[in-house]
Amino acid sequence: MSLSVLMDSSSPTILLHPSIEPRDETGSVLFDPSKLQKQSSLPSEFIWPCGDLVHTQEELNEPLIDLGGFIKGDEEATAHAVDLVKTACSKHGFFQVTNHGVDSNLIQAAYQEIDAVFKLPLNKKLGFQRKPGGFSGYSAAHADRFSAKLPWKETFSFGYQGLNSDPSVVHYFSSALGEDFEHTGRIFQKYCEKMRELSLVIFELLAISLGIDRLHYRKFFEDGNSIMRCNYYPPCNNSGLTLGTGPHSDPTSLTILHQDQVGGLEVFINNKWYAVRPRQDAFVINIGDTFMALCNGRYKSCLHRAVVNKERERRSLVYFVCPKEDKIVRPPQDLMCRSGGPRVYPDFTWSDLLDFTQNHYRADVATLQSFFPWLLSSNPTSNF
Ligand SMILES: C=C1C[C@]23C[C@H]1CC[C@H]2[C@]1(C)CCC[C@@](C)(C(=O)O)[C@H]1[C@@H]3C(=O)O
Ligand SMILES: O=C(O)CCC(=O)C(=O)O
Ligand SMILES: [Fe+2]
Repeated sequence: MSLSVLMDSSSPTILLHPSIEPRDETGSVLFDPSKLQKQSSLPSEFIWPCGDLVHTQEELNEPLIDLGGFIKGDEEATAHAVDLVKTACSKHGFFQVTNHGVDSNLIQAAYQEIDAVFKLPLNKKLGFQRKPGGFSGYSAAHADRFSAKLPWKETFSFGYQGLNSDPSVVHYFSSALGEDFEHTGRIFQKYCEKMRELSLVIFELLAISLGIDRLHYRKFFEDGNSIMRCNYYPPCNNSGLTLGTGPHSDPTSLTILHQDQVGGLEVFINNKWYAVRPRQDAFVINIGDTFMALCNGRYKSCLHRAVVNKERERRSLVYFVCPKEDKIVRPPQDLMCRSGGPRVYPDFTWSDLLDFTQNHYRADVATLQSFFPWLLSSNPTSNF
Protein backbone atom coordinates (compact mmCIF):
# COMPACT_ATOMS: atom_id res chain seq x y z
CA MET A 1 0.00 0.00 0.00
CA SER A 2 1.27 3.50 -0.69
CA LEU A 3 0.18 6.56 1.19
CA SER A 4 -0.72 9.78 -0.58
CA VAL A 5 -2.44 12.97 0.51
CA LEU A 6 -5.16 13.88 -1.92
CA MET A 7 -7.89 16.48 -1.87
CA ASP A 8 -11.33 14.98 -1.83
CA SER A 9 -14.79 16.52 -1.34
CA SER A 10 -14.83 19.24 1.28
CA SER A 11 -11.56 18.76 3.08
CA PRO A 12 -8.08 17.35 2.46
CA THR A 13 -8.03 13.69 3.49
CA ILE A 14 -5.36 11.07 3.87
CA LEU A 15 -6.16 8.14 1.62
CA LEU A 16 -4.75 4.69 1.15
CA HIS A 17 -4.41 3.40 -2.39
CA PRO A 18 -3.92 -0.24 -3.29
CA SER A 19 -0.69 -0.44 -5.31
CA ILE A 20 -2.03 -0.42 -8.89
CA GLU A 21 0.50 0.80 -11.43
CA PRO A 22 1.25 3.17 -13.01
CA ARG A 23 1.25 6.24 -10.81
CA ASP A 24 2.30 9.80 -11.48
CA GLU A 25 4.97 11.68 -9.55
CA THR A 26 2.47 12.68 -6.80
CA GLY A 27 1.67 9.01 -6.16
CA SER A 28 -1.85 9.24 -7.68
CA VAL A 29 -3.05 6.41 -9.88
CA LEU A 30 -2.47 7.22 -13.53
CA PHE A 31 -5.38 6.14 -15.71
CA ASP A 32 -4.83 5.64 -19.40
CA PRO A 33 -8.25 6.41 -20.94
CA SER A 34 -7.58 4.46 -24.15
CA LYS A 35 -6.80 1.29 -22.11
CA LEU A 36 -9.62 1.82 -19.63
CA GLN A 37 -12.24 1.85 -22.39
CA LYS A 38 -11.29 -1.69 -23.39
CA GLN A 39 -11.55 -3.10 -19.87
CA SER A 40 -14.73 -5.05 -19.13
CA SER A 41 -14.76 -4.14 -15.44
CA LEU A 42 -14.76 -0.65 -13.98
CA PRO A 43 -12.03 0.31 -11.46
CA SER A 44 -13.74 1.07 -8.14
CA GLU A 45 -12.44 4.68 -8.21
CA PHE A 46 -14.94 5.38 -11.03
CA ILE A 47 -18.00 3.96 -9.28
CA TRP A 48 -20.48 6.61 -8.12
CA PRO A 49 -23.05 6.19 -5.31
CA CYS A 50 -26.42 4.73 -6.45
CA GLY A 51 -28.22 7.97 -5.51
CA ASP A 52 -26.20 9.93 -8.10
CA LEU A 53 -26.78 7.34 -10.84
CA VAL A 54 -30.60 7.44 -11.07
CA HIS A 55 -31.42 7.10 -14.75
CA THR A 56 -33.80 9.32 -16.73
CA GLN A 57 -35.53 9.29 -20.08
CA GLU A 58 -37.44 12.51 -19.65
CA GLU A 59 -36.41 15.58 -21.60
CA LEU A 60 -36.13 19.09 -20.16
CA ASN A 61 -38.65 21.51 -21.57
CA GLU A 62 -36.25 24.44 -21.47
CA PRO A 63 -37.00 27.42 -23.70
CA LEU A 64 -35.26 27.68 -27.05
CA ILE A 65 -34.59 31.38 -27.43
CA ASP A 66 -34.03 32.92 -30.85
CA LEU A 67 -31.50 35.71 -30.25
CA GLY A 68 -31.70 37.08 -33.83
CA GLY A 69 -34.36 39.72 -33.14
CA PHE A 70 -32.80 40.84 -29.87
CA ILE A 71 -29.35 41.25 -31.47
CA LYS A 72 -30.95 43.38 -34.27
CA GLY A 73 -32.78 45.50 -31.71
CA ASP A 74 -36.31 44.38 -32.56
CA GLU A 75 -38.59 45.40 -29.64
CA GLU A 76 -41.14 42.65 -29.90
CA ALA A 77 -38.50 39.92 -30.21
CA THR A 78 -36.65 41.44 -27.25
CA ALA A 79 -39.75 41.45 -25.05
CA HIS A 80 -40.37 37.80 -25.93
CA ALA A 81 -36.77 36.74 -25.26
CA VAL A 82 -36.78 38.64 -21.95
CA ASP A 83 -39.94 36.84 -20.82
CA LEU A 84 -38.48 33.43 -21.64
CA VAL A 85 -35.19 34.20 -19.89
CA LYS A 86 -36.97 35.45 -16.77
CA THR A 87 -39.15 32.36 -16.43
CA ALA A 88 -36.35 29.86 -17.14
CA CYS A 89 -33.80 31.53 -14.87
CA SER A 90 -36.25 31.92 -11.97
CA LYS A 91 -37.07 28.18 -12.17
CA HIS A 92 -33.79 26.43 -12.99
CA GLY A 93 -31.36 28.70 -14.85
CA PHE A 94 -31.14 26.68 -18.10
CA PHE A 95 -32.12 27.72 -21.63
CA GLN A 96 -30.85 27.21 -25.19
CA VAL A 97 -30.14 29.94 -27.74
CA THR A 98 -30.25 29.89 -31.54
CA ASN A 99 -29.34 32.61 -34.06
CA HIS A 100 -26.52 33.45 -31.68
CA GLY A 101 -24.14 34.74 -34.34
CA VAL A 102 -21.52 31.98 -33.97
CA ASP A 103 -20.70 30.33 -37.30
CA SER A 104 -21.43 26.59 -37.32
CA ASN A 105 -18.15 26.03 -39.23
CA LEU A 106 -16.24 27.51 -36.31
CA ILE A 107 -17.98 25.15 -33.88
CA GLN A 108 -17.21 22.15 -36.09
CA ALA A 109 -13.58 23.29 -36.49
CA ALA A 110 -13.25 23.52 -32.69
CA TYR A 111 -14.45 19.90 -32.33
CA GLN A 112 -12.09 18.74 -35.06
CA GLU A 113 -9.10 20.47 -33.48
CA ILE A 114 -9.80 19.24 -29.97
CA ASP A 115 -10.31 15.66 -31.22
CA ALA A 116 -6.71 15.78 -32.44
CA VAL A 117 -5.55 16.90 -28.98
CA PHE A 118 -7.43 14.11 -27.15
CA LYS A 119 -6.14 11.54 -29.67
CA LEU A 120 -2.49 12.30 -28.78
CA PRO A 121 -0.67 9.49 -26.93
CA LEU A 122 -1.00 9.70 -23.13
CA ASN A 123 2.69 10.58 -22.58
CA LYS A 124 2.27 13.63 -24.88
CA LYS A 125 -0.93 14.72 -23.07
CA LEU A 126 0.80 14.39 -19.72
CA GLY A 127 3.35 16.89 -21.01
CA PHE A 128 0.68 19.59 -20.73
CA GLN A 129 -1.13 18.18 -17.69
CA ARG A 130 -2.87 20.60 -15.29
CA LYS A 131 -0.44 21.82 -12.60
CA PRO A 132 -1.44 21.54 -8.91
CA GLY A 133 -3.65 24.49 -7.95
CA GLY A 134 -4.12 25.73 -11.54
CA PHE A 135 -6.92 25.03 -13.98
CA SER A 136 -5.12 25.08 -17.37
CA GLY A 137 -4.06 21.91 -19.10
CA TYR A 138 -4.96 18.28 -19.60
CA SER A 139 -6.57 16.04 -17.00
CA ALA A 140 -7.34 12.31 -17.18
CA ALA A 141 -10.34 11.70 -14.91
CA HIS A 142 -8.99 14.29 -12.41
CA ALA A 143 -7.11 11.32 -10.90
CA ASP A 144 -4.30 13.66 -9.83
CA ARG A 145 -6.78 15.55 -7.61
CA PHE A 146 -9.33 13.05 -6.38
CA SER A 147 -9.23 9.43 -5.34
CA ALA A 148 -12.91 8.41 -5.52
CA LYS A 149 -16.00 9.18 -7.66
CA LEU A 150 -13.66 9.86 -10.57
CA PRO A 151 -15.37 11.33 -13.64
CA TRP A 152 -15.22 9.19 -16.79
CA LYS A 153 -13.69 11.94 -18.90
CA GLU A 154 -10.61 13.65 -20.15
CA THR A 155 -10.56 17.42 -20.05
CA PHE A 156 -8.46 20.16 -21.53
CA SER A 157 -8.83 23.68 -20.12
CA PHE A 158 -7.29 27.11 -20.51
CA GLY A 159 -8.00 30.69 -19.51
CA TYR A 160 -9.18 33.51 -21.76
CA GLN A 161 -8.97 37.18 -20.92
CA GLY A 162 -10.15 38.72 -24.15
CA LEU A 163 -8.73 42.21 -23.72
CA ASN A 164 -7.44 44.23 -26.72
CA SER A 165 -7.35 41.28 -29.16
CA ASP A 166 -4.80 39.63 -26.88
CA PRO A 167 -3.60 36.45 -28.69
CA SER A 168 -3.02 34.57 -25.40
CA VAL A 169 -4.86 31.43 -26.51
CA VAL A 170 -2.61 30.99 -29.56
CA HIS A 171 0.41 31.47 -27.30
CA TYR A 172 -0.89 28.98 -24.76
CA PHE A 173 -1.37 26.26 -27.42
CA SER A 174 2.02 26.89 -29.04
CA SER A 175 3.91 26.94 -25.76
CA ALA A 176 2.09 24.09 -23.99
CA LEU A 177 1.42 21.74 -26.94
CA GLY A 178 4.10 22.86 -29.43
CA GLU A 179 4.19 24.85 -32.68
CA ASP A 180 2.18 22.12 -34.48
CA PHE A 181 -0.82 23.29 -32.47
CA GLU A 182 -0.67 26.94 -33.41
CA HIS A 183 -3.57 26.48 -35.83
CA THR A 184 -5.60 24.80 -33.07
CA GLY A 185 -4.79 27.83 -30.91
CA ARG A 186 -6.09 30.17 -33.61
CA ILE A 187 -9.38 28.28 -33.86
CA PHE A 188 -9.85 28.38 -30.08
CA GLN A 189 -8.80 32.04 -29.92
CA LYS A 190 -11.61 32.81 -32.38
CA TYR A 191 -14.01 30.49 -30.56
CA CYS A 192 -13.35 32.27 -27.24
CA GLU A 193 -13.75 35.69 -28.85
CA LYS A 194 -17.16 34.63 -30.13
CA MET A 195 -18.09 33.18 -26.74
CA ARG A 196 -17.14 36.45 -25.06
CA GLU A 197 -19.30 38.48 -27.49
CA LEU A 198 -22.22 36.11 -26.99
CA SER A 199 -21.85 36.23 -23.21
CA LEU A 200 -22.05 40.03 -23.24
CA VAL A 201 -25.26 39.88 -25.32
CA ILE A 202 -26.74 37.43 -22.82
CA PHE A 203 -25.70 39.62 -19.88
CA GLU A 204 -27.73 42.47 -21.44
CA LEU A 205 -30.72 40.18 -21.74
CA LEU A 206 -30.31 39.07 -18.12
CA ALA A 207 -30.08 42.68 -16.90
CA ILE A 208 -33.22 43.73 -18.81
CA SER A 209 -35.07 40.71 -17.45
CA LEU A 210 -34.09 41.68 -13.88
CA GLY A 211 -35.30 45.25 -14.46
CA ILE A 212 -31.90 46.89 -13.91
CA ASP A 213 -29.56 49.03 -16.03
CA ARG A 214 -29.20 47.07 -19.26
CA LEU A 215 -25.42 47.53 -19.34
CA HIS A 216 -24.69 46.70 -15.71
CA TYR A 217 -23.53 43.07 -16.07
CA ARG A 218 -22.04 43.70 -19.51
CA LYS A 219 -19.71 46.29 -17.96
CA PHE A 220 -19.02 44.07 -14.95
CA PHE A 221 -17.88 41.16 -17.15
CA GLU A 222 -16.15 43.09 -19.95
CA ASP A 223 -12.73 42.67 -18.31
CA GLY A 224 -13.40 39.15 -17.00
CA ASN A 225 -11.06 36.14 -17.09
CA SER A 226 -13.01 33.21 -18.44
CA ILE A 227 -12.26 29.49 -18.60
CA MET A 228 -12.59 27.34 -21.71
CA ARG A 229 -12.99 23.64 -20.98
CA CYS A 230 -13.14 20.87 -23.61
CA ASN A 231 -14.58 17.57 -22.39
CA TYR A 232 -14.02 14.17 -24.00
CA TYR A 233 -16.15 11.34 -22.60
CA PRO A 234 -14.96 7.94 -23.92
CA PRO A 235 -17.55 5.16 -24.36
CA CYS A 236 -17.87 3.11 -21.17
CA ASN A 237 -18.71 -0.60 -20.89
CA ASN A 238 -20.15 0.11 -17.45
CA SER A 239 -21.91 3.37 -18.26
CA GLY A 240 -24.61 2.72 -15.64
CA LEU A 241 -22.11 2.75 -12.76
CA THR A 242 -20.19 5.94 -13.44
CA LEU A 243 -20.67 9.57 -14.50
CA GLY A 244 -18.83 11.78 -16.99
CA THR A 245 -19.29 14.85 -14.80
CA GLY A 246 -20.80 14.38 -11.36
CA PRO A 247 -23.76 16.37 -9.98
CA HIS A 248 -22.70 20.00 -9.47
CA SER A 249 -23.70 23.56 -10.04
CA ASP A 250 -21.14 25.67 -11.89
CA PRO A 251 -19.27 27.90 -9.44
CA THR A 252 -18.65 30.34 -12.33
CA SER A 253 -21.07 33.06 -13.55
CA LEU A 254 -22.53 32.02 -16.88
CA THR A 255 -21.90 28.83 -18.88
CA ILE A 256 -22.14 28.61 -22.67
CA LEU A 257 -22.05 24.95 -23.64
CA HIS A 258 -22.11 23.17 -26.97
CA GLN A 259 -22.65 19.42 -26.88
CA ASP A 260 -22.29 17.06 -29.82
CA GLN A 261 -25.23 14.97 -31.02
CA VAL A 262 -24.73 12.07 -28.56
CA GLY A 263 -26.46 13.74 -25.60
CA GLY A 264 -25.68 13.27 -21.91
CA LEU A 265 -26.20 16.62 -20.19
CA GLU A 266 -28.91 16.34 -17.51
CA VAL A 267 -30.45 18.84 -15.10
CA PHE A 268 -32.00 18.14 -11.68
CA ILE A 269 -35.29 19.98 -11.15
CA ASN A 270 -37.89 19.29 -8.45
CA ASN A 271 -36.19 16.05 -7.47
CA LYS A 272 -35.98 14.65 -11.00
CA TRP A 273 -33.28 14.41 -13.68
CA TYR A 274 -34.12 15.74 -17.16
CA ALA A 275 -32.01 15.32 -20.30
CA VAL A 276 -31.06 18.40 -22.30
CA ARG A 277 -31.67 17.67 -25.96
CA PRO A 278 -28.55 18.15 -28.12
CA ARG A 279 -29.12 20.77 -30.85
CA GLN A 280 -26.42 21.35 -33.40
CA ASP A 281 -27.49 24.95 -34.01
CA ALA A 282 -27.86 25.92 -30.34
CA PHE A 283 -25.82 26.70 -27.24
CA VAL A 284 -27.01 25.62 -23.81
CA ILE A 285 -26.79 28.54 -21.40
CA ASN A 286 -26.88 28.17 -17.65
CA ILE A 287 -26.55 30.44 -14.66
CA GLY A 288 -23.62 29.71 -12.32
CA ASP A 289 -23.25 30.25 -8.58
CA THR A 290 -21.43 33.57 -9.00
CA PHE A 291 -24.25 35.05 -11.09
CA MET A 292 -26.78 33.73 -8.60
CA ALA A 293 -24.93 35.83 -6.00
CA LEU A 294 -24.79 38.83 -8.38
CA CYS A 295 -28.58 38.83 -8.67
CA ASN A 296 -29.15 38.13 -4.97
CA GLY A 297 -30.54 34.66 -5.66
CA ARG A 298 -33.28 35.81 -8.08
CA TYR A 299 -31.91 33.50 -10.77
CA LYS A 300 -30.94 29.91 -9.99
CA SER A 301 -27.70 28.05 -10.46
CA CYS A 302 -29.01 24.54 -10.87
CA LEU A 303 -27.62 21.05 -10.25
CA HIS A 304 -26.58 19.20 -13.42
CA ARG A 305 -24.37 16.28 -14.51
CA ALA A 306 -23.17 14.50 -17.65
CA VAL A 307 -23.87 10.78 -18.11
CA VAL A 308 -21.72 8.57 -20.34
CA ASN A 309 -22.63 6.32 -23.20
CA LYS A 310 -21.95 2.59 -23.64
CA GLU A 311 -21.29 2.76 -27.37
CA ARG A 312 -20.48 6.32 -28.31
CA GLU A 313 -17.83 8.81 -27.33
CA ARG A 314 -19.17 12.27 -26.49
CA ARG A 315 -17.67 15.75 -26.59
CA SER A 316 -18.69 19.09 -25.19
CA LEU A 317 -17.18 22.57 -25.45
CA VAL A 318 -17.77 24.63 -22.35
CA TYR A 319 -17.04 28.33 -21.89
CA PHE A 320 -17.31 29.49 -18.27
CA VAL A 321 -17.65 33.23 -17.89
CA CYS A 322 -15.94 34.58 -14.76
CA PRO A 323 -15.45 38.09 -13.39
CA LYS A 324 -11.99 39.66 -13.21
CA GLU A 325 -10.43 37.89 -10.26
CA ASP A 326 -10.37 40.66 -7.65
CA LYS A 327 -13.68 42.37 -8.47
CA ILE A 328 -16.16 42.30 -5.61
CA VAL A 329 -19.13 40.07 -6.36
CA ARG A 330 -22.13 42.00 -5.03
CA PRO A 331 -25.66 42.57 -6.44
CA PRO A 332 -26.22 46.02 -8.01
CA GLN A 333 -27.82 48.76 -5.93
CA ASP A 334 -30.83 49.17 -8.27
CA LEU A 335 -31.66 45.45 -7.95
CA MET A 336 -31.48 45.71 -4.15
CA CYS A 337 -33.66 48.85 -4.11
CA ARG A 338 -36.29 47.27 -6.36
CA SER A 339 -36.50 44.03 -4.40
CA GLY A 340 -36.16 45.72 -1.02
CA GLY A 341 -35.04 42.33 0.29
CA PRO A 342 -31.98 41.61 2.44
CA ARG A 343 -28.67 40.45 0.95
CA VAL A 344 -28.65 36.68 0.56
CA TYR A 345 -24.88 36.22 0.15
CA PRO A 346 -21.86 38.07 1.53
CA ASP A 347 -19.38 39.87 -0.74
CA PHE A 348 -16.65 37.72 -2.22
CA THR A 349 -14.22 37.72 -5.13
CA TRP A 350 -13.98 35.18 -7.94
CA SER A 351 -10.36 34.71 -6.96
CA ASP A 352 -11.53 33.36 -3.55
CA LEU A 353 -14.13 31.04 -5.06
CA LEU A 354 -11.70 29.81 -7.71
CA ASP A 355 -9.10 29.09 -5.02
CA PHE A 356 -11.77 27.26 -3.00
CA THR A 357 -12.80 25.01 -5.93
CA GLN A 358 -9.26 24.32 -7.12
CA ASN A 359 -7.53 23.78 -3.79
CA HIS A 360 -10.00 23.08 -1.02
CA TYR A 361 -13.32 21.72 -2.29
CA ARG A 362 -14.57 19.71 -5.23
CA ALA A 363 -17.42 21.66 -6.86
CA ASP A 364 -20.71 19.86 -6.25
CA VAL A 365 -24.29 20.52 -5.19
CA ALA A 366 -23.22 22.51 -2.14
CA THR A 367 -20.27 24.61 -3.32
CA LEU A 368 -21.59 28.04 -2.30
CA GLN A 369 -23.06 26.78 0.94
CA SER A 370 -19.64 25.39 1.90
CA PHE A 371 -17.68 28.31 0.47
CA PHE A 372 -19.17 31.07 2.68
CA PRO A 373 -18.29 29.57 6.08
CA TRP A 374 -14.78 28.88 4.72
CA LEU A 375 -14.50 32.46 3.40
CA LEU A 376 -15.85 34.05 6.56
CA SER A 377 -13.52 32.03 8.75
CA SER A 378 -10.50 33.08 6.68
CA ASN A 379 -11.70 36.70 6.27
CA PRO A 380 -14.06 37.65 9.14
CA THR A 381 -14.47 41.30 7.97
CA SER A 382 -16.29 40.29 4.75
CA ASN A 383 -19.45 42.41 4.21
CA PHE A 384 -23.07 41.35 4.06
C1 LIG B 1 -13.86 26.73 -11.50
C2 LIG B 1 -14.10 25.57 -12.05
C3 LIG B 1 -14.17 24.26 -11.31
C4 LIG B 1 -14.56 23.29 -12.40
C5 LIG B 1 -13.92 23.91 -13.62
C6 LIG B 1 -14.33 25.33 -13.51
C7 LIG B 1 -15.82 25.43 -13.84
C8 LIG B 1 -16.68 24.22 -13.46
C9 LIG B 1 -16.10 23.26 -12.43
C10 LIG B 1 -16.48 21.75 -12.57
C11 LIG B 1 -16.62 21.36 -14.02
C12 LIG B 1 -17.79 21.39 -11.90
C13 LIG B 1 -17.92 19.85 -11.80
C14 LIG B 1 -16.80 19.23 -11.01
C15 LIG B 1 -15.44 19.54 -11.62
C16 LIG B 1 -14.36 19.05 -10.65
C17 LIG B 1 -15.26 18.68 -12.87
O1 LIG B 1 -15.78 17.53 -12.91
O2 LIG B 1 -14.56 19.02 -13.82
C18 LIG B 1 -15.34 21.07 -11.78
C19 LIG B 1 -14.16 21.82 -12.32
C20 LIG B 1 -12.81 21.63 -11.70
O3 LIG B 1 -12.59 21.90 -10.50
O4 LIG B 1 -11.96 21.23 -12.48
O1 LIG C 1 -20.38 17.90 -20.73
C1 LIG C 1 -21.44 18.36 -20.35
O2 LIG C 1 -22.48 18.29 -21.01
C2 LIG C 1 -21.54 19.06 -19.02
C3 LIG C 1 -20.23 19.47 -18.43
C4 LIG C 1 -20.40 20.41 -17.27
O3 LIG C 1 -21.44 20.53 -16.68
C5 LIG C 1 -19.23 21.19 -16.84
O4 LIG C 1 -18.11 21.01 -17.40
O5 LIG C 1 -19.41 22.05 -15.93
FE1 LIG D 1 -21.36 22.25 -15.32
